[in-house]
Amino acid sequence: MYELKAVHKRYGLAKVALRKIDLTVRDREFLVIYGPAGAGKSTILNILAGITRPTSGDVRRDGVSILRVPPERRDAAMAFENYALYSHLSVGENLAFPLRARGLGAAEIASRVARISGILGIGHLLDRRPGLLSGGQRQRVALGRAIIRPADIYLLDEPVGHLDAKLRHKIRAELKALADDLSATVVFTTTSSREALALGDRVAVLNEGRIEQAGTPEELYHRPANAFVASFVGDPPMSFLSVAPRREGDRIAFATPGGMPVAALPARAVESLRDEPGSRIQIGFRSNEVRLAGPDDPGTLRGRVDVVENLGYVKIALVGIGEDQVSVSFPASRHLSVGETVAIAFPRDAVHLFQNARAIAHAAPYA
Ligand SMILES: Nc1ncnc2c1ncn2[C@@H]1O[C@H](COP(=O)(O)OP(=O)(O)OP(=O)(O)O)[C@@H](O)[C@H]1O
Repeated sequence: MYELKAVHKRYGLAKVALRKIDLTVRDREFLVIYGPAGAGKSTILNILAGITRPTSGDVRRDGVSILRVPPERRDAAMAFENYALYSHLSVGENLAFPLRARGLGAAEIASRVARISGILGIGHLLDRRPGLLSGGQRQRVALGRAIIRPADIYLLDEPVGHLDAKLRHKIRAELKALADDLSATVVFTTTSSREALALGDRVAVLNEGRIEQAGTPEELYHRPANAFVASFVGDPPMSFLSVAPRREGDRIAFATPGGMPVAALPARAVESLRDEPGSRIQIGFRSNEVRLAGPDDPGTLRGRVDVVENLGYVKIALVGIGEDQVSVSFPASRHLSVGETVAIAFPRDAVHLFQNARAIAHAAPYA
């Protein structure tokens, strides 16, 4: 188990890359660090590898500080987005290099090179020099060189970022299977929600040097801790509607500024909602949790279609409702035009409630 304890990292005098973060990497887990560009993902990997020293805080391996252990004694295998390959060696020799350095026999090396190059689809490139490869091919060789050898921890920094969608999909699946097969401990960074949800046993959402939430993909998707996670995990992002609460017996009803009720939750489910004038209360829901309704359906909200996105198997409409814009998925066979007025029906209880961007309640079935 690796632990970052209150790790703070400042570059130079002013740039704070990590803000006192706590993060655990459990043995044999596939941990994804997911965040926008510049969030601090690479800095975490470099600190785990020992290449970068935290400004303050501690890094522990099984409870013992490894701050003073140099990178070469940490047994971390790294693959970077900007693949550094040996240009004077062929692809096959690049892959074999970490194995030779560990004194493996020729037969063992040949079999591992064949297996890894097969998985990554670079078997036909083994005799080529890196200078003659495309960016995506070089990235696969760099990934192969990192995962070909046994290591205590694999640190993979956006290792499939340069690949086209189809190859990315394939290698993602192979990588996950390989990691499971080897019972490897992997920390993988990405800026893709889809990749984070697909690969991670757990996902840590990083934003401006802070961990917003760490949990299983299901936890992050169904029980986001705050509005940032809710709108960053999942595609399309969660939509929000500003509402005002009102007590109705043993329930709290939430209605839009126009007075249309969109949700009602049991009072005990929203106990942490503070009675604070001026605070921002929002109902969150995913595009598949609402539906387009007929104009005469009761309890619907009317909005104007701003954008229609066709994903092939389904379409997503972005609908403006007052100051808010919400996404609604609907069958691909249906036609909607920009500017059209539509009615949206809400499941009154399957929603998420936020106050000042903090999650207050996740109603059934997510509670
Ligand atoms: N050596 C450095 N000197 C100064 N600032 C740095 C240095 N390395 C990183 N930074 C800054 O620290 C912040 C975090 O950088 P980091 O590379 O860890 O982010 P990231 O999440 O990996 O981003 P990306 O997805 O773009 O690779 C960024 O604002 C970056 O500009």
